Amino acid sequence: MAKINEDLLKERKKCSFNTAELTHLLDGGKDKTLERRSREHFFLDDPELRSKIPSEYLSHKEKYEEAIRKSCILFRKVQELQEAGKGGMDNYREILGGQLGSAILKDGNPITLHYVMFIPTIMGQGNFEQQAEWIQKAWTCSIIGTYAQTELGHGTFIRGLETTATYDPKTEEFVLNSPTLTSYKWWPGGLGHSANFAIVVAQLYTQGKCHGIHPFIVQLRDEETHMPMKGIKIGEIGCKLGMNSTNNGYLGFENYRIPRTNLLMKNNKVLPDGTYVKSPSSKLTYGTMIFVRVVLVQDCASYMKKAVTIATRYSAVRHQSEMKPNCPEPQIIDYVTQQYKLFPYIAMSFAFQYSASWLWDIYNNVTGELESGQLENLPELHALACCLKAVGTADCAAGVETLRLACGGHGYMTASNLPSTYGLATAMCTYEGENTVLLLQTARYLIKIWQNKKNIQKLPTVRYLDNALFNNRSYEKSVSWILSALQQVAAAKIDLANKHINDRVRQGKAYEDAWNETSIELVAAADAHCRTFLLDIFNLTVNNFQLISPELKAVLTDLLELYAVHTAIRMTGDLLRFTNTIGKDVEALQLWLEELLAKIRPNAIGIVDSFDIRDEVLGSALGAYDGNVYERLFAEAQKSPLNQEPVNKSFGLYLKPFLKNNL
Ligand SMILES: CCCCCCCCCCCCCCCCCC(=O)SCCNC(=O)CCNC(=O)[C@H](O)C(C)(C)COP(=O)(O)OP(=O)(O)OC[C@H]1O[C@@H](n2cnc3c(N)ncnc32)[C@H](O)[C@@H]1OP(=O)(O)O
Ligand SMILES: Cc1cc2nc3c(=O)[nH]c(=O)nc-3n(C[C@H](O)[C@H](O)[C@H](O)COP(=O)(O)OP(=O)(O)OC[C@H]3O[C@@H](n4cnc5c(N)ncnc54)[C@H](O)[C@@H]3O)c2cc1C
Repeated sequence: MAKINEDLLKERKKCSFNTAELTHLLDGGKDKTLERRSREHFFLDDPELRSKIPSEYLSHKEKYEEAIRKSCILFRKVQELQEAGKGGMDNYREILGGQLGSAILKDGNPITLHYVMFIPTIMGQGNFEQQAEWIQKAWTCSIIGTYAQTELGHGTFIRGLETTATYDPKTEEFVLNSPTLTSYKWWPGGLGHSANFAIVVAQLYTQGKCHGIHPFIVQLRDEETHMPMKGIKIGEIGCKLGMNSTNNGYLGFENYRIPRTNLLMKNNKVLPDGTYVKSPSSKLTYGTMIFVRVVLVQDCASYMKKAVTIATRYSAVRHQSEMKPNCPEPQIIDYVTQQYKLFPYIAMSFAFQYSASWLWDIYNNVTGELESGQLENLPELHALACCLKAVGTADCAAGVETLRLACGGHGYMTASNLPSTYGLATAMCTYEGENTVLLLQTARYLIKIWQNKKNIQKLPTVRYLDNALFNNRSYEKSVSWILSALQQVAAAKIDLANKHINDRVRQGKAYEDAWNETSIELVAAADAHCRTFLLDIFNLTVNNFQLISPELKAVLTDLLELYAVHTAIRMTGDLLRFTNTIGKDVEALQLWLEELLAKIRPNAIGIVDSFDIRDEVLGSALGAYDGNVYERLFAEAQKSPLNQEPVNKSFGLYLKPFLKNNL
């Protein structure tokens, strides 16, 4: 093993708690840690899954080809694990999520959508016969699917999609058409050249009537030759800010026929004669989107942990400037401004992990209820998934960017792996529901609840709104005070937005116009509501830990307090405006923040070490466990194709004649 950097050695000695204990706690137990490590070994130590050349130096086409090569090996290996009964769904979660997956395929996986949306849609929207027909083929990868919903003209407003599926009772088929350029499907991952099937979301017409959007299983390419089917126009959409190997595609239809039974009919049906049978809720068709929003919150925690590990280790190794005259240059982690860039994101990754796991449980409960026809908890789940996805991805992207800046110039190198992590994180802000739009969905729910609080005590995520407006507690240095103040802020913002909508309606405006004019406040209200949830869950989780050592409990309490204080300080204006917080209290919060940064400082490296992220997963010259930053940066530079020859041919072609002309 390479020699460990001296600074990191010292940092590790300072740590006040047992890092293995925290690793096990985060994984859900020692067994889970061992299982994860063995899975990591299984994938990361396979030479077939390594790239000879860093992906940044490949052409667009080569990137895609390499991604397909690796994806096939990756999923074959997952199948091997499944067949051996090892790991279960965790294998898929880790490969598709923010850690293992992004280590092996830095720029995204072109087959992700098959597992994350194609199969879940068939499972959630297909009836018994359809599941029997398609699930086995999909699980064994006899077919590869994607999820084609978004069009060139519409991503958010899915009721406005233009692709049509018109039922023809004579042949018992649907005829698919893309009547306009804007009706072309645009964006689906893997659609360009990877998938041969897709769930296509289209407007269903039968007996001369449109019944709105529905999901259909559609074959796109010949299963043998992979040529596009007749009537299908398909291709890739081109280069993007990041995720350049996910093969996002476009798709158009020209009188393309599919059997009636390819309409997913668990919820809505079309009978052979063309009769339309409606489901109890039109929103059941949106189920896959909820599922993905829920799993994305876990990804936020993963990306944040990765970025914060890189930046924190680098900050311990990097020395810069003079803090005091004639003293050695300090580690940059000793600058308090640097601590302020790092430690809140360490704390945030815990907050997101804990909320993601609550959301996952709520999701499973509610989907279980949906199976038995109970729909009453769906709106609360939808509202919570929307705001957690929006706040989580926004904080994650902003956090990764802050952490990149915290690494100075070297953070700008792709070898730091922070730029591509940012590419992955910022994409999450847009896909699976653009963040502002999702916050407005949560606001819609909150306003409804505010207007009718009758059953509010039965709704765990919003019941605090019943009396939060009157919390008015005087400042105390406690998480419980911050939580109560944030709840008051959220309630006050919802109340005010509601009042402004009503005022505008009273002035004669249509409700929709009043809503739009109030929408900045509505978004802020949903954001505040979400932040109270995140803090509440973090607080509950830490307080519920019974069997952990006092040393670890102390560290987790520091992180919880830092998360709370950091959130409160970011919302200073709101606290002053909506609670009885005064200037002196803000000063006290600031001092508390500085005290917490100092308390966390000796444990910072220990905490990020506890995330137990292998070097291959970090993929960063700045963040490796040994801290040999400069050696690794130098070694990475040697991989540049330009460094493979002392003189590049452009010298003879352009530079030399140019230099001569200037003589
Ligand atoms: C196998 C293991 C796998 C593990 C994986 C782990 C790793 C994960 C890795 C992740 C990688 C992911 C890659 C994914 C790539 C991105 C894919 C996409 O973007 S795909 C494309 C994603 N595209 C998008 O996300 C599009 C975003 N747009 C939309 O979702 C919708 O059009 C809308 C919600 C904005 C409006 O819809 P509209 O119809 O106009 O609705 P209105 O506003 O008029 O409200 C009417 C009523 O409906 C209600 N309601 C609404 N939604 C839901 C719901 N879901 N439910 C329930 N209810 C819902 C609403 O509350 C309201 O109720 P009420 O007040 O009347 O009672
Ligand atoms: C990397 C990536 C992968 C993707 N993968 C897939 C995929 O696999 N399958 C698929 O079907 N789609 C996919 N998408 C598409 C994605 O789901 C959409 O881009 C997303 O839903 C946003 O829709 P839009 O692009 O139409 O944005 P728009 O809705 O046009 O948003 C543009 C702006 O308008 C604002 N806006 C829109 N509506 C409202 C409103 N009602 N109120 C206030 N403001 C509004 C938004 O806030 C935003 O600021 C992917 C996108 C990306 C970036």
